[in-house]
This record gives sequence, structure tokens and C-alpha cells, in this order.
Amino acid sequence: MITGTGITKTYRQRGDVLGGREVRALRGVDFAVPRGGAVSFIGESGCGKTTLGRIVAGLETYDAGEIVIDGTPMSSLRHKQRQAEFRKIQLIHQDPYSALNPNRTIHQTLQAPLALRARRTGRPSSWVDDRAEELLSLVGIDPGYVLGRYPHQLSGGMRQRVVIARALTVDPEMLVADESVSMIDVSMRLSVLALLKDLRERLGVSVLFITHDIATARYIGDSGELYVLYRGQVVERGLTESVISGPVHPYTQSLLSAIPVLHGLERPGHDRVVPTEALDERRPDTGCLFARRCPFRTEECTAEPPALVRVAGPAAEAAPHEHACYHPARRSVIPEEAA
Ligand SMILES: Nc1ncnc2c1ncn2[C@@H]1O[C@H](COP(=O)(O)OP(=O)(O)OP(=O)(O)O)[C@@H](O)[C@H]1O
Repeated sequence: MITGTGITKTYRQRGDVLGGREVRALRGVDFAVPRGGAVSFIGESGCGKTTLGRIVAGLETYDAGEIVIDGTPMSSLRHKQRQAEFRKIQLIHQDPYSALNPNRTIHQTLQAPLALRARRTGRPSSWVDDRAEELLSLVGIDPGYVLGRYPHQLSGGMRQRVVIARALTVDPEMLVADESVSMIDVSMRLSVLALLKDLRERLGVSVLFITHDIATARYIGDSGELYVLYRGQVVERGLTESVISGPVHPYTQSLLSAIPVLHGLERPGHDRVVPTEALDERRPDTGCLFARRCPFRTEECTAEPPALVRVAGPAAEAAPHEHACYHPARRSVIPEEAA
């Protein structure tokens, strides 16, 4: 189980006339990813998704909050121990062109971390090659074909699978896939998604998925949870299906309304949610961060920030459906027509 509480991160950007401005990338984010679970974070560009993914994978520092891995708070550990714990969480680099060393064969790429693992766990050196073959088969590629080759000799899809095989060399508990930095094309994206889903089912590895595409979040996290991030804050969360089929926060509704109608599943309604005002990060917010763009705002919204609370109604679901809004309502969403 991997949890985060109150994760906060502010970047100081240089080059401003006033000598730098602060960007509050994350403002107290709480999350929990159970073992074998799937959690997706969704939100528009700049909402802090990539920052969160990098923090969870131990690649970025945070200003406040706590990450707990299998019951151990990371703040209680020394640097080396913390690194060892964060190794349980592997970020899958979604740019297979730069993620692999071009001067190393796939065998060399996998051999280095596996040899380290063999030493740490007292396994014989013969285990290294067997495991490399096993991992490549697991991600659906023929070891005989790829082991002796260099990255440039492989297709983009194969390279992406090698990147995932390399992440698996340390037997991670969780994979973090940040699709918002993805450089791969649509068909490759789909096969990576299918592979992640398969690995989750077969290995019990949990998946933290970061995307701006609600259809992707639905596919990857069909039995998991969806968190909607807006300007560094979770504004709605719950089981993926309940959030998608019954969003109550106007921001989630505006995200959903941007999905093209593909199968006639989403029906038009009368009160489409459309953000009314462009965002200006420099204006201070006193209440709800979405208030300035929200068509349902009242005075209350700009006075005090709303807390994350349970959606009213029977609470029979495995994970509570929560929202941070003074005017939550199941408004119908009008998706844009597919061109
Ligand atoms: N290293 C950095 N230095 C300064 N500001 C940063 C840095 N990294 C991110 N930011 C800022 O923090 C905010 C959140 O960025 P982040 O990349 O986490 O968002 P995102 O939701 O992943 O966006 P995208 O989908 O475009 O990747 C943005 O305003 C961004 O400009």
C-alpha cells in the first residue's frame, strides 16, 4: 500500500520582472494506492500530474506532506533507505527513444540492474540471463530477437516494452505511467495500456496512471479509482466508474463534456458545464480554485475553500465518492460531437 498525505510542492520560476514567481504545483494532495490497485490522476495541462508522478517515484522532492510505503513513512528514513523503498515504485519513461542507452544492447540494459539484484538477494549469476528472458517474454517480446540488438534496431513499440521490462527488473510494487509526457503514437499507446493492465492482473503490481484523457483513465482503471486534479488540488475522486458516470464537480463535468461522442453512450443534457473564464495564475484565490471559471459559483464559493467531502447518498461503494464543491450536482454532460 502506498499513500500520500498533504503532498505540497511549490516551484519558484526564475526570469520574472519581480525576480521569480511561485507556482503552486501541488496543494495538499492525499491519495492511496492499494497493493495491486489502479489509481488514475486526471486533469488538464499544468494541474500538477507530472509533478505528483515524479514525487511518488522518488524523483522529485516535496515541501510538505508524507509518503508512506508499506507502512513506513519516508520522512523517517535516511537517504539510502529511502532510495531503497522508492525503488518499489518505478516510473515508466514514456519516451522510448531517450529512455534507453543507445550504446547498450538490450541484454546489457537488463543485465546491469538484474546483476545488482542477484547480488543483493544472493542469487547465482546464472539467474540474471534467465530472468532477462523471462521478463522480455512477460512483456510480449521474443528474447531471442531483441537481446543482442541495440535500441535503434527495434521498433518504437518494442523499445517501449523493453523500458517496461527494465522497470520490472527490481520487482516493483507499483508502476507509474505518465501519459502526459508520452511521445508515442496512438497504436503504441493502446498496446502499452493493454500491457499495463495485463501486468496488473498477472503480477499483482499496482498502477498509478497519469493522463489528461478520461477514456484512457476509464480503460486502465476500470476497477480502480479516479482522482480529478485541478490546479494542484483533488476536486473529485471515487471509483472510476462512479466518477465518470455521475460526476458532481463542475470541473469534472467540464472535462467529461470535452469527450467526443463515439458510441452514442453519452446523452446530451440542458446544462452543459463550460469553463467561463480563462485562468490567470497570478490572481490570488480566496475560495474554491475553480470558482472563477465556474458557471455555478455563488458568493460562498469565493469566500472559503471547500473541503473534500463525501457525495450525499448511500455509501455502499468500495471507495467513497468525494468532491470539493459547494454546489455538487449530477448535471448532465454534453460531449462534443466527434468530427
Ligand atoms: N521544474 C519546474 N520548475 C518550475 N516550474 C515547474 C517545474 N515543473 C513543473 N512546473 C510548473 O508546475 C505546474 C505543474 O506542472 P506539471 O508538469 O506537474 O503539470 P501537468 O499536469 O503534468 O502538465 P502537463 O500535462 O502539461 O505535463 C506547472 O505550472 C508547471 O509550469
